[in-house]
This record gives sequence, structure tokens and C-alpha cells, in this order.
Amino acid sequence: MQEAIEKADTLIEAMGWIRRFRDSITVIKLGGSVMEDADALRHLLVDIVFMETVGMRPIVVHGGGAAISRAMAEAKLEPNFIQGRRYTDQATLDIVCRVLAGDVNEMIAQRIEEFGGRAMPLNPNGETDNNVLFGEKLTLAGEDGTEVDLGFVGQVTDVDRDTLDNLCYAGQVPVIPSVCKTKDGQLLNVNADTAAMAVAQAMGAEKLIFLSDVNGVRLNKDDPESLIHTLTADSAKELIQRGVIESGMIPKVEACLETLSKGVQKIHIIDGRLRHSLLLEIYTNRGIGTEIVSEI
Ligand SMILES: Nc1ncnc2c1ncn2[C@@H]1O[C@H](COP(=O)(O)OP(=O)(O)O)[C@@H](O)[C@H]1O
Ligand SMILES: CC(=O)N[C@@H](CCC(=O)OP(=O)(O)O)C(=O)O
Repeated sequence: MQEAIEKADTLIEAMGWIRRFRDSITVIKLGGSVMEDADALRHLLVDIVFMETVGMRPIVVHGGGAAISRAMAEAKLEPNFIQGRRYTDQATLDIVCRVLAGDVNEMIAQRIEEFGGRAMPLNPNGETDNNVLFGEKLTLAGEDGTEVDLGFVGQVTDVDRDTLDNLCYAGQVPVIPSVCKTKDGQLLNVNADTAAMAVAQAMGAEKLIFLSDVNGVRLNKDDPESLIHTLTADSAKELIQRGVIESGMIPKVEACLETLSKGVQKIHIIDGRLRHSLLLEIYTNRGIGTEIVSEI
């Protein structure tokens, strides 16, 4: 009996948070690295089903960098990253469309349904055109100021908000792969952190949560104890310049900074491998991981 009473107490404790976030949109970016861990993925997807069940409106944007690199290795292709973006020629794009926009996208949606939720895979490449991300070719400036060619790599310029709103309203979790379509119908490979940023901005999300395989931004990337709980925009820029924030963390933090300036209220980078990390982030006062803020 005591155990049942404690469970009921926990439910009542959660009530304030549930009311606070009811009807609010949370964009959740699932990184490829955390999806490699089957247990972690299962717990995250169950948390997402819980969020939807209590009236929040989660939207999933996912990457799948590790799965793409594996498929490239099988095809004897060597991945090449320029400023954190994968150089994408036609053969690589075919793999991105098949693996990320196809297999990974379908798998996430299917598993959400297995756990009792409803999900809509938004594969722009499928038989039914479910595309919600529109964009253009991304051009980057190299160190010498000249343009760097990344091949079929894009940036999102427009998001189909109506479709996403309707899905959320109908209790379905939109599952969006990081691929966009140009006006001419060309598919482009998009860094998943920047895709999540674009969705959060367009939807006026209350929260944007990046789920990764580290506990947040660290002063020493190999030391979990050096976690930075609150990172301001100025210090984030400085840490990127000093090389403390590097590799895959750069697009993530840059996406956070850009999102901050566009009105998303809360942005967190958290460890998706920690059991119930999503619920802990939402239903506890302090939250976990690193919160990115404009200033303290
Ligand atoms: N300062 C830092 N703090 C934490 N992680 C960092 C830092 N700098 C670089 N990283 C690296 O960034 C990685 C997360 O980015 P990435 O591999 O792209 O993940 P995801 O697939 O989740 O997007 C971490 O595993 C870590 O190796
Ligand atoms: C242009 C570009 O780099 N696209 C990424 C898309 C996947 C991604 O971002 O996945 P993670 O979230 O697992 O890193 C790529 O090809 O790896």
C-alpha cells in the first residue's frame, strides 16, 4: 500500500510541470551517436511517448551520422567532413536518402508506435511526399575567404508549419530526418543540429533539446566533471575560438546561439544515454546538462 501511495505522490508532484508545459512544443534533436545505444534509444522514445500522452507536443528531428558513415564504409566510400559538414557527392546523397531519410526515420517512427504512441515519419524521399523541410544549397566560406564546395549539402530556409501543427494537434509525433528539398525538387543533406534549430524557430518552440552522447558542453571534452551547467552566448563563442568546443559540438552550439536570438526560450544539450534524461530535463527544477542562455 505504501508503495502505491508513493507512486501517487510522484504523480501529484509532476502535475505542476505537466500543466506548465501542456500544449507547448518541444523540439527534440536525436543525435546519431545516442541512437547507437539501443537501451538509451528505447528509454528516450518511451519518454517522448509519455510527453505526448500528458499533452505536450514533441517534435523529433533526427540525425544518423554514424549510420551514414557505416553505410559509406560498406560502399567503400571515405567520409570527408568540412567544417563539421559531410561532403556529399551523388553516391553519398543516395546513402543519406536511403539510410537517414529512409531506414532511420522509419525505425524511429515504428518504435514510437511500439511503445504506444502515434508517429508520422516525414520522409521526403518516400512514395508519398511527406517533406516538411525546404531549403537551398549551403555555401561556406573557407579560411582564405573563398567559397567551399560541400556538394549536395543544404540549409533549411522554410518549414511546413501547418503540417507539423496538424500532426501535433492530432496527437501524432512528427519524425523529421535532416534532409531538405529545394524549389527544383533536389534533395540536400542537412546537418541535423541546424535542421532542429530551423524547426524550433519556425514552430515557436518553447524548448529545444539536443540529445547527445555527452553530458553537455565540457571545459575538457574528455572529463564529464568539467560540465558547464550554464553557458552564455559570449563564452560559447570564446570556447569555440579557443578550440575547447570542437568537432560535432560546434554545429550544435552554433545552432543554439542562433536559436536563442530567434526567441526559443529554453535550449539544452543533454546526455541521451542517461535513463529518462528527457523527463528529468523537463520535470525537474534545475534541469540537467548544459543550458545555453544569452547572458546570466
Ligand atoms: N567541449 C566539448 N564538450 C563536450 N563534447 C565535445 C566538446 N567538444 C567536442 N565534443 C564532441 O562532440 C561530440 C558530440 O557531437 P556529435 O558526435 O556530432 O554528436 P551527435 O551525433 O549527438 O550530434 C561529443 O561526443 C564530443 O566528442
Ligand atoms: C551535412 C551533414 O553533415 N549532414 C549530416 C546529417 C546527419 C547528422 O547530422 O547526424 P548527427 O546528428 O548524428 O551528427 C551527415 O551527413 O552526417
